[in-house]
Amino acid sequence: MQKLFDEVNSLDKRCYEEFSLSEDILMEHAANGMCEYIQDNFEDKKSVLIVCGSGNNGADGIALARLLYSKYNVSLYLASKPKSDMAKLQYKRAKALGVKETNEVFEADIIVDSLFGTGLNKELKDDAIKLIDTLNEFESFKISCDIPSGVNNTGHVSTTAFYADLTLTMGALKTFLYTDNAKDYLGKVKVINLGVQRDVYEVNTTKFLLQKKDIRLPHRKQKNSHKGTYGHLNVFAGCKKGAGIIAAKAAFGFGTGLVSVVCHESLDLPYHIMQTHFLTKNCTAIAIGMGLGKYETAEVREILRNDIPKIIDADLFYDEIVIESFEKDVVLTPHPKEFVSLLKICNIADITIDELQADRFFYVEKFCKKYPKVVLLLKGANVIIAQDEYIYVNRYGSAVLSKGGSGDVLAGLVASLLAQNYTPLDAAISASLAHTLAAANYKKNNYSLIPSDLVEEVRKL
Ligand SMILES: NC(=O)C1=CN([C@@H]2O[C@H](COP(=O)(O)OP(=O)(O)OC[C@H]3O[C@@H](n4cnc5c(N)ncnc54)[C@H](OP(=O)(O)O)[C@@H]3O)[C@@H](O)[C@H]2O)[C@@H](O)CC1
Ligand SMILES: [K+]
Repeated sequence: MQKLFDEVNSLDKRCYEEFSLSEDILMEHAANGMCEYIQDNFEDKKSVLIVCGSGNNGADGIALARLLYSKYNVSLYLASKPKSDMAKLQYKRAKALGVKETNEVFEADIIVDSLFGTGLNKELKDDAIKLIDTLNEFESFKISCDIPSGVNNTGHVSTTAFYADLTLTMGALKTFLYTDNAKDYLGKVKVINLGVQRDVYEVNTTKFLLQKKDIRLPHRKQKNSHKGTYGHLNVFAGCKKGAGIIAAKAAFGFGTGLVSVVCHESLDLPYHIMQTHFLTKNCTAIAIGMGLGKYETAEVREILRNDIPKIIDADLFYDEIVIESFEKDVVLTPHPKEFVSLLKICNIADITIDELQADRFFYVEKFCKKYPKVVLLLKGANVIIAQDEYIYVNRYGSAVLSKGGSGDVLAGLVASLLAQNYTPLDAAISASLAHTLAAANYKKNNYSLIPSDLVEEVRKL
């Protein structure tokens, strides 16, 4: 996993104060990192349009123009006059060299967006919106310096933002790059070192970006084993039985030794999934909430209060009875609408889905502060998994999963790992990665996936 930071100003400051690196040195590395990327990936003489704002993000771009000068066909477009000291200095240096300026943007081979970085502190004005929209129309290869311009330092996109193919971000990864709203603008993300190696620049954090290698699949190491070794999951079917059955099938495919669906009515289940009317004696994990519909409160309360690790989903996020499980080993997997309801019944916030989406990290942190034992998995384009003060972001989510039934598969995967004795946090992380990586491996197209395809892909991981 990689470290995430809510802000990097304090890390820059540490470079000045502790390592005696000046702002000029840091900026030279920022520009040189971008220059190296272009040199490694594009032939000499390609046209490069660098669009600069008035602050230090613009200054990075002007410094890049100087570094590329003579090897590439560089044009500098200044959207506003250099204002920061570094922007003025970089401009003086570039001018002394004879770097070409242009008054109009055009479709160059490469466009570098150096309009706004971490200093975007107000809504974009009309001229900036028009400029960004024009750049977005071009077919050029688009690179954002530090952050796609228009994405602010909470990850919010107001009117528009630059659609980058690649974001070369300075020093370290920022948390706000991984909001759902920013996802479409980033392209690939690479970190550029600022005069010291990244691990030196970075300090301790409680926020992390998950990588593919962080998945821990339930491979069986023990040769002397039987089905009971790998747990017995009980899935509560509820009124809308399909949801529970999808979860049960997913859980079985992900390694749980025994899976039973708990239902008072008789069900048509595949032969390898069992049916029970009540909780089984040897149950090692419970999945409840998906398709639950109407239920017997006393029965559900008793289940929520027991000590068996559980995953709770869907309908239970609309009933304050769910709070009874919050001191136990539990994973909650709400989508945004369900999380909004959860925040309300927990007296944390009364907000709309849009308000949540604009500030996902903030509300996740608020929830986890109140209920530090709970593992919360907030679904979204970038899944947030959190417990206490620790936050893990899974950025592999894709539109392939935007389908009914995907959530039930995820619930089944989490439940499967809980049944196999993973901690709630490890179960949530590995199940979420398996869910998104399996979807990414589905190659037919990005619209036709059904839950059984997803389970099939999970089985091939
Ligand atoms: N510190 C370091 O060591 C290093 C920093 N580095 C680089 O510095 C970047 C941060 O630079 P920064 O702080 O100068 O902010 P930046 O993003 O250029 O924007 C500020 C300018 O934009 C203006 N402005 C803001 N909003 C606006 C709006 N809506 N519409 C119009 N104007 C608006 C704002 O105006 P003002 O608020 O003054 O009115 C100000 O003039 C960072 O992202 C990284 O690339 C790297 O080189 C590594 C070393
Ligand atoms: K930018």
